[in-house]
Amino acid sequence: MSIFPENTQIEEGEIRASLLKKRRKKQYNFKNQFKALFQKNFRIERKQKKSNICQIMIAFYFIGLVYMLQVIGNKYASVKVPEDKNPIKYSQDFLVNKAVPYLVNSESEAFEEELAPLIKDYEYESGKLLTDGKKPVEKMIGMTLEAKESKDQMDSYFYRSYSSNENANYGYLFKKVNLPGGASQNNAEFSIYYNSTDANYIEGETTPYSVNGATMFLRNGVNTFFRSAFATLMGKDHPNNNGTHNLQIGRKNFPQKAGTTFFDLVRLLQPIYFCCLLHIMIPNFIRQIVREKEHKLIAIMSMMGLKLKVYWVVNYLFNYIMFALLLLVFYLSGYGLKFRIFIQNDFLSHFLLFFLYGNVTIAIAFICAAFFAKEKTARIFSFFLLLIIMVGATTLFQQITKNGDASPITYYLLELIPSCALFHGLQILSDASGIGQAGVRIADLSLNYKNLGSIYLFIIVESIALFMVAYYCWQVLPKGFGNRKNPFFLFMPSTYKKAKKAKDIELNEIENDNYLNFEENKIDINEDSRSDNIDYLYTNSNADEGDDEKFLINSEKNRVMSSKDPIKIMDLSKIYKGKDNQPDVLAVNDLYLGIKNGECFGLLGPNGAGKTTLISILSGLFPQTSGEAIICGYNIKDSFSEIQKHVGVCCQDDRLWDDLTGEETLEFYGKLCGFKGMFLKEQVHDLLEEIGLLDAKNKKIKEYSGGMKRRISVACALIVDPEVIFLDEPTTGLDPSSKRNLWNVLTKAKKLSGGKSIILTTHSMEEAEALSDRIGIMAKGELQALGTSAKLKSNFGKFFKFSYSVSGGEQNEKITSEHIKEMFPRCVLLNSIAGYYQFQIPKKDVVLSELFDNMIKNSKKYNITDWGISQTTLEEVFLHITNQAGLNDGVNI
Ligand SMILES: Nc1ncnc2c1ncn2[C@@H]1O[C@H](COP(=O)(O)OP(=O)(O)OP(=O)(O)O)[C@@H](O)[C@H]1O
Repeated sequence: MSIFPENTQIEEGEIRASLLKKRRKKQYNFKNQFKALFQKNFRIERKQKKSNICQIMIAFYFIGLVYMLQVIGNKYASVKVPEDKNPIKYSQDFLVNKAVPYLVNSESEAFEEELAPLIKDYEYESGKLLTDGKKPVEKMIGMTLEAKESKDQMDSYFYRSYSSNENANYGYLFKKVNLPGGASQNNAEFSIYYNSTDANYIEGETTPYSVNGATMFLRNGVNTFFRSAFATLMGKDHPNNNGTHNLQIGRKNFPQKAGTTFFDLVRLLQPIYFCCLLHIMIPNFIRQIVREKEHKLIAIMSMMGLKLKVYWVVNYLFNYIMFALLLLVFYLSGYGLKFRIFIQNDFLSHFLLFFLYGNVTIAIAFICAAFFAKEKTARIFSFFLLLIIMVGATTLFQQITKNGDASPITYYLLELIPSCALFHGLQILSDASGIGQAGVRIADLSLNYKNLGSIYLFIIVESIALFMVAYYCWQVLPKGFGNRKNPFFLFMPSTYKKAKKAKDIELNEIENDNYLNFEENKIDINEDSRSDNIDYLYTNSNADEGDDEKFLINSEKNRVMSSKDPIKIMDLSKIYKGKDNQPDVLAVNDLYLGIKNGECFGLLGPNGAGKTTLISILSGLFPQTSGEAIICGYNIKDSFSEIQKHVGVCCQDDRLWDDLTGEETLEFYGKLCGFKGMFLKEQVHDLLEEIGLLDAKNKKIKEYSGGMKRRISVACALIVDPEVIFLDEPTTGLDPSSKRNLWNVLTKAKKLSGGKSIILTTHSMEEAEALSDRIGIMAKGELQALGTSAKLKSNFGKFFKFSYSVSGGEQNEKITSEHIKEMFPRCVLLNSIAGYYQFQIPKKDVVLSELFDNMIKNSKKYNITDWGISQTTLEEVFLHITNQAGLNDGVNI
């Protein structure tokens, strides 16, 4: 009798005709995979829009916070300044100003007469006259000189200057100027004055006004100018020129309008705040990758053929888009609130800094993600990392450079820490955007250590270096799948050799051998897969029914060595290294096995027998310790990227994205191998229908029940129509009806597209019998038995079970059981309860026709109401074998 319910009988015509008709060539190329992955990520991000919006809006909160601090600073840390039109004592102080200098000789009329023409010369031949060692002074001071006639003129100039925000913040006082041939002394005495008010608010304006390092710079320039001017004026050979010119530096209040002295909190805080903001996405970037790593989603995608370089490119782009959105909000709010750092500096100057730094944040996230296996740990760590970057790096930079006298080497060393480079860049932008500052001009970029140009260069080089470190970390650290490389792999010649395809090796090796023809080895998929012709193992090996299982397993070894099966496992072993003083575990031990085209191989075994380990090795999750396996002609040792194009995997646990729907999940895997358009749609639709999830196709996976998730996981393995399928306990958690439905799907899939080779692990004997052409029973990492279900039962089941129910009380029960013992002297009573008896009888003692006759004749006499005889079940064979093997978990060695 068929194990399938009537309505699920397999009809050849039911096989998905569309797939057979329209089978497409799979194209695992960069473009297809990029599109598939990008769309998948986009779908997930779109569904997480609330948390994403929150993340991005952080930029707005940051700017808002800085703005609030500014308002608070203005309100509580500002001082009202009364109007003072004329604080300068004209009688004492005479000023030369940067923009409109005032020049008066206090002691000699001749000064004006003689110095003024000279200054005109300066304007004419500036470079010549005012060269201060290496640099032309006029470039530093950029002044034009103009004498003021009176006190009123000078005061009104300064007053106007402040009102209109002109740069009238430097002055020169000439106390004594001795001119050639005039006065008794031969030296010039002058003082430099600059504004004593650090930061003034001009009424009605929000921008602060301050004196900063540029003042000193300018002052030196002016000083040099006058020194040169006097020296030239007096002439090198002049008798009165003894070359001494006294310089005094002092401060003077300039005239000012009523306003408010401002404490510039923003300029102080914005570098550190913005530095934090630009790192704020790092925890998110790390979490996303570690989440996919923890739930083994990267592993399953890679098992299903995803090229890892596509994964990283798409991740990079996605993270960059998130970063760009953050920047967008940052800019919108920054410009909206008129932050001078945005307005006063050239757009490109800050945009380049932020844009380039995005790469650093992504590279840092890639590196960190390589170190974590759990999302939770990664989350905690990433906040610590932020703290270190925010407080540690910026404080370190500030402390070391606060006096402004740090050497270029100190700056360069600090900027080797990327966040210090960013912080320095922000400081430069911030300083250049004070009132009266010209801002950073992109045309002025240079590689000077205090120029943004050198910072861009640092960031570019650092991001390239960090990406290289990330690549290295992902190669040598455990990533939950694939082979880990030796930490010195970069120096090993084998790294640079192109791996020879196992296919070529295989064919060359086999050519000389006497191997069975591939077609011979192929199971006829049009016949009932459970028919006797499938017992090739026994036929090929000439094994008789009475041969022991060791012989059968050895015959499989000989057969595999010379076969061209799509799955060939040869001498495969896996040892897990024991941790914390635990012994090593031998999970798979010298296994030989071959799976033919069109064959479903059922792998049974107790918990810990090594089934999952075997499937994991074959699907590339981790490497074997020794031995090899050839899948579709490629060796698992070095050709996994090729193997993955031929394999579909359903792992023991469901590896699905909670936020995708069932349909989207299948579409993703279909697109990964290049299926598209109507073909993909039909494929997904048919498969969803077959697994009974068509109605739930638009539900998110997180809304699926355990059984529904399991069905989608199996469908993922089938969607790409692979030649080889690994199914690790595919029906765990399914209700009986769904289970049978899935069996139906798998039976059909096995026959599709010229046949597939399937390895199925299960704990359900019923399932193994329903689906498997051959069954292997594994224990302690070794195959203990191998054959079809029927052969296993006949080989290992040496007894019948005979049971009956009897009425008429204890006396009659006793008489009946004595009668049975007379008939079968070697029978053993297994059970007796309330008139129900079960005996085990050696098969050799039973002649079925005689037993039937006897029962028909005597059932009335002994009051037997019901009786029956049954063969050994597969479960009994399983228990027998595993008990023999001494059960259970892998072998400690
Ligand atoms: N990552 C691991 N590290 C160390 N030992 C492991 C690891 N995975 C499995 N083992 C051990 O290897 C042996 C085989 O485990 P495996 O998961 O392959 O068994 P299984 O047959 O699939 O069991 P089950 O039926 O319970 O899924 C067990 O003893 C197990 O403890």
